[in-house]
Amino acid sequence: MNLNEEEIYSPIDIESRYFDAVLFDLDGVVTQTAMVHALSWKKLFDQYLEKLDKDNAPFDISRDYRLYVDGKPRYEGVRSFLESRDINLPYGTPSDPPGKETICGLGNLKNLIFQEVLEQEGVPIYRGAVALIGLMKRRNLKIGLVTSSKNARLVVKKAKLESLFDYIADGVELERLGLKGKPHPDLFLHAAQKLKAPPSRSIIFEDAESGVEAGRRGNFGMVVGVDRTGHGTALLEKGAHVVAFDLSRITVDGKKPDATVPIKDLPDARKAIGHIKLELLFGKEPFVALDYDGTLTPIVERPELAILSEKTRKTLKKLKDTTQLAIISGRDLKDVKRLVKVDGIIYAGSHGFDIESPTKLQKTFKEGEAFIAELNEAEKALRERTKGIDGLILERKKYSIAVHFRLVKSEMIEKIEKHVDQVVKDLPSLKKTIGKKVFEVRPNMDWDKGKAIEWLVEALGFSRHNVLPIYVGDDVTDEDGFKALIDWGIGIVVAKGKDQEKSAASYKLPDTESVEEYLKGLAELFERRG
Ligand SMILES: O=P(O)(O)OC[C@H]1O[C@H](O[C@H]2O[C@H](CO)[C@@H](O)[C@H](O)[C@H]2O)[C@H](O)[C@@H](O)[C@@H]1O
Repeated sequence: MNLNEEEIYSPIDIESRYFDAVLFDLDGVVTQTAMVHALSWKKLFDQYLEKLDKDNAPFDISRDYRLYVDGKPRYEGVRSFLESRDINLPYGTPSDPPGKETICGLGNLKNLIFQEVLEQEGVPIYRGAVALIGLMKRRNLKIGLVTSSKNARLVVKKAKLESLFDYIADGVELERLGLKGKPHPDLFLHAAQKLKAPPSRSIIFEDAESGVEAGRRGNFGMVVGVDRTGHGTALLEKGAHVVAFDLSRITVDGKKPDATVPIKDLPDARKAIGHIKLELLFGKEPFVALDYDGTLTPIVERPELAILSEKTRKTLKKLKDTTQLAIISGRDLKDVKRLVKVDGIIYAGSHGFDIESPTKLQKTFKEGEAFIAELNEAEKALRERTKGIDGLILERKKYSIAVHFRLVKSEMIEKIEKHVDQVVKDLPSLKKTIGKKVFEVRPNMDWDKGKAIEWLVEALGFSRHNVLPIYVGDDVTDEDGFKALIDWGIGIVVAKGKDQEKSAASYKLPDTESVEEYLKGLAELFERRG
């Protein structure tokens, strides 16, 4: 099959009236433990292969993991990979000591390694998957967890996800009942029966080809292939009805899952370093995108006073030598370039409507041009309407207009908003958005900082599976950037997060000084990678 991204990832809406239960695989679907497993398999096989013969090719995470071990019961994984290298070991018994030269002995060692890595790295979850499960539960669907992993209960507990599942069918259950593992459908059928759901009224979410095959063999009503690594076509070939890369984009009865969480509950971004290292180990290229105001410089009373410190500039220069770097700001392109003053990086102004790069991007973004005449009209109307309002600052950017009210008396704000609302009502090709003490008038099209990041990834020649985008921002418009990165990249919100304010970011940093320090750390990490 030769399919483009749009053909692989079609929009998915689940109509709950046709289903009773949804069965989720764990590793790589609900928890980001697929990486931990892959790393453990690599450690196991590399040390074993080297012991056999120094010239043996090491375990290839991107190929061998997917072909021989992904989704299979542990001992079956050992057997399958060794067989691919023409190595035949006796099966042994499950009580073999870890490391004994049997299938079971090596499998037991892999488990020890896995638990060590888990302890070091923790259990990151796929926020989109958890949000989707929450929505499904509210639509009265029963949720099952179906995995060959014998560590499932430990992982679920460590990730604090126990309350999510109505039934768990794991590797221990598989062995106890003497069932066949994936690609056989036995464990899925068993879970569906426990949830009192006929297979035809059950949905499966699987990232492993063997799991998708099991779903089709069991005649399940819907098999959703979850593509976290770029093997969407293979999942379709194995029989997935549809493929998704971000489960928070799936709707249930037309409703979107809410993948935001209170900022106060977000972990500090310094905890993401282990995660970033693992992704780099998987061969991903980092791509760092940064907001300007409130992220690189503290919020100040007037826009022209937000000056970048020499220290941060130096850090940005260091960072751009180690990775692709973009500044994505609500400011005008010229303004943000002048303020940042670092050559050789990408700048996106007007919330991503105006993009400029030092190297030739593979595409150009010109859609904003069509709105210039209306923006001119809106600017004129806003100037007339707000004339004489003390403290109001009207900032015209090429593709947007900011109406700042930070220095305006609070009783005037409602009046200013009414003026802005009237202007966008008169010019429906424009819309109002809100930022920190600012109303903005922007083109009324489905384009924002998140879309700009996705566009840049493609225009830079990456695919969503070989790049790790990291986006740092502090404002409402930065939430679009975080949403685009859910279950894909790393979103970092700059906020203290004392109250219930929610964000789609996965990590937080308290202030602009910590952002500078963090970026310096990233530059050092990327530099060491070579
Ligand atoms: O996307 P950003 O780079 O964060 O730009 C968002 C807006 O930032 C500026 O306004 C904000 O920062 C000012 C200086 O600290 C502050 O006075 C104002 O209240 C904030 O809203 C900028 O002036 C706007 O054009 C940007 O849209």
